[in-house]
Amino acid sequence: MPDERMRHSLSEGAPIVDAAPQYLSLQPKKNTVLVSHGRPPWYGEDGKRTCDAYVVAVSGGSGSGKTHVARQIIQSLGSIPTVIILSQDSFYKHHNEEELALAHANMLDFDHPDAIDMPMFAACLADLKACKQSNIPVYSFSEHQRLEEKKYLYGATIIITEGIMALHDPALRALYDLKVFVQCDSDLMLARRLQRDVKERGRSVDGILDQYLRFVKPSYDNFVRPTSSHADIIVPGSNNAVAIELISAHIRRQLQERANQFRQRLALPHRYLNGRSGASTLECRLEDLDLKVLPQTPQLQGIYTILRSKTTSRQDFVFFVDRLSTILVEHALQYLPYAPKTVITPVGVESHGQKSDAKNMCGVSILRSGGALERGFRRVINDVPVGSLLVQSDAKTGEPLLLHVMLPQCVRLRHLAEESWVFLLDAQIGTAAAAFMAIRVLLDHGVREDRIVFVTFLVARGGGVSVLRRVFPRVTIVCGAVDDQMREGWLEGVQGEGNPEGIGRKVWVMQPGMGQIGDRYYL
Ligand SMILES: Nc1ncnc2c1ncn2[C@@H]1O[C@H](COP(=O)(O)OP(=O)(O)O)[C@@H](O)[C@H]1O
Ligand SMILES: O=c1ccn([C@@H]2O[C@H](COP(=O)(O)O)[C@@H](O)[C@H]2O)c(=O)[nH]1
Repeated sequence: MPDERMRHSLSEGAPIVDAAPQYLSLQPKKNTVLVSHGRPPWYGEDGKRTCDAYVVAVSGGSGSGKTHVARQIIQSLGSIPTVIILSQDSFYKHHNEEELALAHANMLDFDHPDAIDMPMFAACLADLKACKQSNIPVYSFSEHQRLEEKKYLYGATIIITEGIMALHDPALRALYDLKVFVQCDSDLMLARRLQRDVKERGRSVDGILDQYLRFVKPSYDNFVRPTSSHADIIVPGSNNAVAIELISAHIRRQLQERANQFRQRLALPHRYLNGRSGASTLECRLEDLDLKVLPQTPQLQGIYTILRSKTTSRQDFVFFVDRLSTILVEHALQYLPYAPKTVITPVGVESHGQKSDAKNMCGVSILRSGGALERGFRRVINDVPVGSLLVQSDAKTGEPLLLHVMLPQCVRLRHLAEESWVFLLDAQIGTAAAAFMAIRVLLDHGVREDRIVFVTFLVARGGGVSVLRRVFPRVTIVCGAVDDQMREGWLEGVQGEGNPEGIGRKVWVMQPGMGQIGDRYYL
């Protein structure tokens, strides 16, 4: 089970509003990633994407109830990993001064297919369908204008897209798995539109009626209603419980079929390991793993001895973890590109040195134990942005689940991500399931594999690192020590807010290991 406490605190305290997922509620917001229980792997053991997001298009006239239907489908689906309602309204074009004046006089036609930036809509939807991030435009209905800001979206298993022209464009239709048209009487649509536009879009009744007669109704007859012929299912705009149930049953079946098809190839943690029955074996040679291991100096061994000891106090543990993190990050920095640089010293002499060429450096910690490396990371790299990913394993299936994505700006924006150097921080690579998922997330965003530097205290040689290496050979892995084995063991639960009964769980543990580093660092 995901850590309830973590889930709670993250949903409340997320500083970057548009990057934070919203947990499923009765009134899910549009253009936000809605999370119920986390996203299982969307890739196979070869690291390649195994399935696209499932895309449902909902079209119909303005006020027919498209948004309502999208929400009803989500509620009827119940527990689904992650879903986005992507609104076509966000893709209204940017308007110049002249067009704005017309818009405010209700003289601009927003109901013609040309009013919407279809290529941009198709490109954003194609990215989301292919499990990549998208930065979609934000549109203000009261200002009739596209705003400067963009909204970051990533990680949906299901995308429900809705808009009056959702079925108009053939390029868009090609992206849909299911096409729905909401059919509604014109008088009901007008009544709903009047109420909504006065309440939510800052409009006057006269203006709404003016616009309706001039543009909305003719356009519905000419452009919107004819697209119903492309729909797989026509849903009534009211009293539609049966239709919604049919749609959600169909989607559930489709998702189940995909899951069955791909489960064999899913990257389950135990499938990474060489041994299948309780303990892993040492089939791979250390040199084949191409790990960048810190030189094993006596003082480094001294730090590990303190950290491995079960009698080390929490205060000492935190101190030595912070110290070790700075050493590791310093070591990791040598794998960045450097170029010669000459400076003049205070005594007026030239000194020939080096300067890092790496652009957009940032850190991403894999919560919770990766957070233990953050302080050291920030000490070594000045003013560096640090994001996080929350990956936890499902108690029933053992699958890693992606619960939360909070990435720095230089990763969220694709054109920056392609140039960025990202330090992935996690306390250890054991089964490698979390590392695998975190690397996949960065690649989805366009980060180059050879610009990912994974920094960790411990790697289990008999663990999943050999698979990780085979699949992502260009990722640099920097670690302080390599442990020989992993064993399936019982982890005593720590009683606390998230675990009031102190229930333990079965986990793969490193041997000799350092125990649960996150618990020892934070509790
Ligand atoms: N089946 C329905 N039953 C009751 N009210 C509905 C129904 N469908 C839509 N509405 C209401 O009508 C208004 C417009 O619906 P909305 O879904 O925003 O339309 P659209 O997205 O098609 O423009 C909203 O206030 C919504 O609550
Ligand atoms: O600036 C704008 C942009 C659009 N509209 C009207 O909105 C509807 C589409 O939105 P629904 O949520 O599907 O109702 C469309 O009919 C446009 O006329 C607007 O008034 N101002």
